Amino acid sequence: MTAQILDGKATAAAIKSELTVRVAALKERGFTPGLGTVLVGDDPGSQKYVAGKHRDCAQVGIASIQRELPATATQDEIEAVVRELNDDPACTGYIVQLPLPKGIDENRVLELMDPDKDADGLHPMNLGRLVLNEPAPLPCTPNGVITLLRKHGVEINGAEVVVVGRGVTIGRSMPLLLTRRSENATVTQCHTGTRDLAYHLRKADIIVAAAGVPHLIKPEDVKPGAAILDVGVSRDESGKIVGDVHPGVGEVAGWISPNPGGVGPMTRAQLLVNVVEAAERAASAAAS
Ligand SMILES: Nc1nc2c(c(=O)[nH]1)N[C@@H](CN(C=O)c1ccc(C(=O)N[C@@H](CCC(=O)O)C(=O)O)cc1)CN2
Repeated sequence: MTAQILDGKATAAAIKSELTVRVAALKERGFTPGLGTVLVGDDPGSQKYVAGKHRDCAQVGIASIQRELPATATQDEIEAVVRELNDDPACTGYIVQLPLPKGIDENRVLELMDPDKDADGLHPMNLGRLVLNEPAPLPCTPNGVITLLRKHGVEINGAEVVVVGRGVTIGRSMPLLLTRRSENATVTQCHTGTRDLAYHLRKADIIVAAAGVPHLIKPEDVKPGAAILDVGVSRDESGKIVGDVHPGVGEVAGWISPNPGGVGPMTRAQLLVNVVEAAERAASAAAS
């Protein structure tokens, strides 16, 4: 068996073209959505992701606001930029690119953001709203995973899902999204400390691999026909991405997301969705 592809590039392109129409409608009503990014330091991966986010903005008509600080920036200097974006009316939503350099209190920076401008859904208030089942911007990668599965007709309802990872951008919130009534999956959360990972993986209809451990998910641990989402990003000596999923898994799985070209582009597309939805809410509030 060769797995079918969960094509993140094509799915993200379709989402972006739908958003282009919605942004044009907002502009006709006098609202221009503006995405801000805060990038601290010179990590090449983070620089690439942020550049991609601004390319996407240009494609769909969202204005871009870029703030860059050196790796030596202090907590106070970063927080000053966050306060500035909170107060800037042209910035309707923004993100702080993670991870921040060592020594910076990431949680304090996230908490300082205006939750109404949190385009990533990572502010504690918005994560709390997700726990409480209240409307909130959703974390982009987990939401991208769900959209990718839905758009390809992969059944989530009743599925046994194993999430491997416990980081703030994916692992922590992925199970919260999957266990909502609208998704109705049963989720097992595993991580690098899980004693018998293979035992859990073998039962899974869907695996979301976000541990950052190259080729952690092996063909012999995957149930034939399962859907596999590779969210892991490690790099080899030449800088090429190595995912969490062994290439041989494609011979066993029913569906697989390529990496690159799978969940990454979906993360970016869902960010734009959050920005446009926030701007639509603001436009409606101003009109009423
Ligand atoms: N504030 C945030 N920080 C981080 C997040 C996040 O959602 N919010 N997630 C990741 C990185 N990330 C988004 O910022 C991200 C990762 C990957 C891609 C992407 O398009 N990847 C391409 C490959 C690009 C390459 O060659 O390196 C792909 O998969 O095709 C976009 C965004 C951590 N930080």
